[in-house]
Amino acid sequence: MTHPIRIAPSILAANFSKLGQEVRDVVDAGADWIHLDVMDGHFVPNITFGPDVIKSLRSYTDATFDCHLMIAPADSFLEAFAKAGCDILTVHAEAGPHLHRSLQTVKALGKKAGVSLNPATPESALEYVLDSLDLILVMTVNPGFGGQKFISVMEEKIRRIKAMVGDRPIEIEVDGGIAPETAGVVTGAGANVLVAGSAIFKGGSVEAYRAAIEAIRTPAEKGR
Ligand SMILES: O=C(CO)[C@H](O)[C@H](O)COP(=O)(O)O
Repeated sequence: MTHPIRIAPSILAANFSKLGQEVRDVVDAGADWIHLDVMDGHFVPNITFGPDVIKSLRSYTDATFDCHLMIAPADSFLEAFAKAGCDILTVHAEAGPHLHRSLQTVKALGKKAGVSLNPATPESALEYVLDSLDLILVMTVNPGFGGQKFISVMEEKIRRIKAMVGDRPIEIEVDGGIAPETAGVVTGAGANVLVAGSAIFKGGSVEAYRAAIEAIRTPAEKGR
């Protein structure tokens, strides 16, 4: 199944003092989804924001809220993120303790379910949950911080995951070091959702964000 290319700006790189306006501006600039990086200072060495902040952003746009939970364990917080207005809830395979149970909980909450893999985690971790998935998020940097360099061996991992997915209607998302130079590489390997933070949130205006999104979308489309 071929999904459209989607550009999902990560608000990790936005101006936190005016997040609502940043979300509105980047959607006006052509963003398809808003990527929300939730970090707990335990699963990853950084802390960002939780469901209350997401709830406060919900009124700024109808765009899909794509929530990447870098928290462990995630299960006791899934309902709060669902109620905050997230449309997709992605948990990490490494966060434990029961990945299959986490995905069933997300589905029972009426949300789309995703699994993310850290760079060192093999794609075999997905094998027995594939039929519960709407999205697979391949981390192309180690999670925790924006502005890192794309780990090039992840191209092969995306390719293998694309082959595993086969005809299933699962979206393949990539996150970390996505920029005009890497966009065609990841879509050529099979990804269709491109998260980008530092490559988009620069310039501070709708016009600058539009140019940055197009600078990623054009090679992404060509790379397919
Ligand atoms: O999840 C993340 C870090 O854990 C960020 O979304 C990711 O790194 C995007 O940032 P950049 O585009 O600046 O690399």
